[in-house]
Formats: sequence, C-alpha cells, structure tokens
Amino acid sequence: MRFVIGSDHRGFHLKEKLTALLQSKGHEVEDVGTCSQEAVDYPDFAVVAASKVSEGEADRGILICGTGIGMAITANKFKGVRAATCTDEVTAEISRRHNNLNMLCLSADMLSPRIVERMVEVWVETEFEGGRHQRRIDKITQAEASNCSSS
Ligand SMILES: O=C(CO)[C@H](O)[C@H](O)[C@H](O)COP(=O)(O)O
Repeated sequence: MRFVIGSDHRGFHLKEKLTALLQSKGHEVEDVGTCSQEAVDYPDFAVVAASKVSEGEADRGILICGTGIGMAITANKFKGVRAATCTDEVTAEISRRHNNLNMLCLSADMLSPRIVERMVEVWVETEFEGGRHQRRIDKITQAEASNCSSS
C-alpha cells in the first residue's frame, strides 16, 4: 500500500518509528515532515498529507500530533478524506471495518509507542466490511458534495 505520513514536533519521534514499521512490512511511505522536534504548526503537515489522500496520490495516511485532534480536524476538510483520532486497538479496527477510515490520527503524548505500533498494524490489516456501512459512507460523501456546491 502507498502511505503518506506526517506529524508536528510532538509526533516527530513516533512518526519515525511508524515509518520504519510500515516499510518493514513492504509498504511505500511518503514522509511529508516535520523533520525535527522544532516547534511547527500541525495544519501545515495535515494539509499536505490529506491533499495526497484526497487526490489519490496515497492510499491511506497517518498523522500524529500531541493529541491527534488537530490533525483530524484539518484532514477532514479535504474531499474524500475520512480521518479520526483513534485511541486503542478497538477503535482502530472498527474505524476500518465500519468507517473505511483512510487517515488515522494518533496522539504522541497520551499513548505508548508500543500500543500505537499495534494499533497501526491492526488498522493496516483490517478491511472495510461494506454492506450497510457503505450506505452510510455514501451519505457522508453526499453531504460533502452538497456542502461544497452550496459554498
Ligand atoms: O493539535 C494538537 C491538539 O489537537 C496537538 O496536540 C498539537 O501537537 C499541540 O497543540 C501543539 O502544542 P505546543 O504547545 O505548541 O507543542
């Protein structure tokens, strides 16, 4: 799979770990920064990563900041992006099975790297179930389309 990954300064170290993890499993990973622990603004990185998922240049994305919240807020501004902050293995798994989540947002400050690595493994491996969940995703897509045309 082709992944895009980004973080702010708080998520920098975790981003490096997750990039290595994904690459070790044979995935392609595009790292859009940040490149150090120097303070930056999370939307700058969420915008670049979410654009790539929205435009089909990446299959899925991972974003990391202190809480994972700012990244999700920003990424969800982009067409076709379904981003959420997941907090454990269960939310990571259900986000795939039910929501077809294509951008996983993570907290670097509140989760241990070991738990996050397991969450990412589960999130990468879990397939979307479709069926009734597809009907609901279609409604989100329709809402997005009508919202764009009214602005
Ligand atoms: O975006 C966030 C909150 O949703 C993140 O936690 C950021 O990493 C945080 O706001 C950055 O804060 P800092 O005090 O400038 O490090």
